[in-house]
Amino acid sequence: MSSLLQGVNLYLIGMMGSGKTTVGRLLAKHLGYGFVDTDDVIVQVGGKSINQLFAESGETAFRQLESDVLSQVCSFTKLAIATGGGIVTRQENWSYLHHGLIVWLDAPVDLLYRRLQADDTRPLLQDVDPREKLRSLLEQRQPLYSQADLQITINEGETPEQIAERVIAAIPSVLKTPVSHNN
Ligand SMILES: Nc1ncnc2c1ncn2[C@@H]1O[C@H](COP(=O)(O)OP(=O)(O)OP(=O)(O)O)[C@@H](O)[C@H]1O
Ligand SMILES: O=C(O)C1=C[C@@H](O)[C@@H](O)[C@H](O)C1
Ligand SMILES: [Mg+2]
Repeated sequence: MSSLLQGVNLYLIGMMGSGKTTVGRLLAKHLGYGFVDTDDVIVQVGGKSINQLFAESGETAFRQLESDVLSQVCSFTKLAIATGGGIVTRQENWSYLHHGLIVWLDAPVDLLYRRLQADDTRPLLQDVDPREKLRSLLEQRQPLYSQADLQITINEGETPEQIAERVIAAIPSVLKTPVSHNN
């Protein structure tokens, strides 16, 4: 599979809690790829947690950092890249994402909510009604996530390993086959 991919990067997109970080790490291992998580890079570069960055500098500054990190990362090859849930909201990010194969982990709101209920590291969920916040974010972003090359529906009870295997099995269906020129 990694030879079929010819070093093309995999970009995982989807809502917070959909499993981009967890599944991305496994995909990298299976493909013999490096793994990068844009949220982790932002935290390392900024020297602050995502909560702190949102609180002290605001979401717009966070989004600028996110675009800067993505623009750097896409100059490398052989990477599985877990992105932040909101990376799809900036038009300029799509020009970077399209350097590689874009995989949308499409998980239902109830599952996202259950996974993130006890997690206070996502600033956008510090809301009176986090479930409703997830629902409205997904509604706004669905048309953007739909622009992915590959949509992987996340089923309740499926392990990260099973999901990674499904992604790998689906990749050949979206790889452009080389055109042979005989004359
Ligand atoms: N298939 C799975 N089954 C059970 N739990 C899972 C699965 N995939 C991920 N999780 C758990 O759900 C939580 C969210 O997963 P993860 O951090 O990978 O999501 P994410 O898409 O990277 O979110 P974010 O956009 O906020 O970075 C974690 O606690 C993770 O362990
Ligand atoms: O969905 C979002 O907008 C976010 C998801 C996370 O990955 C982080 O990038 C941050 O918490 C914002
Ligand atoms: Mg993540």
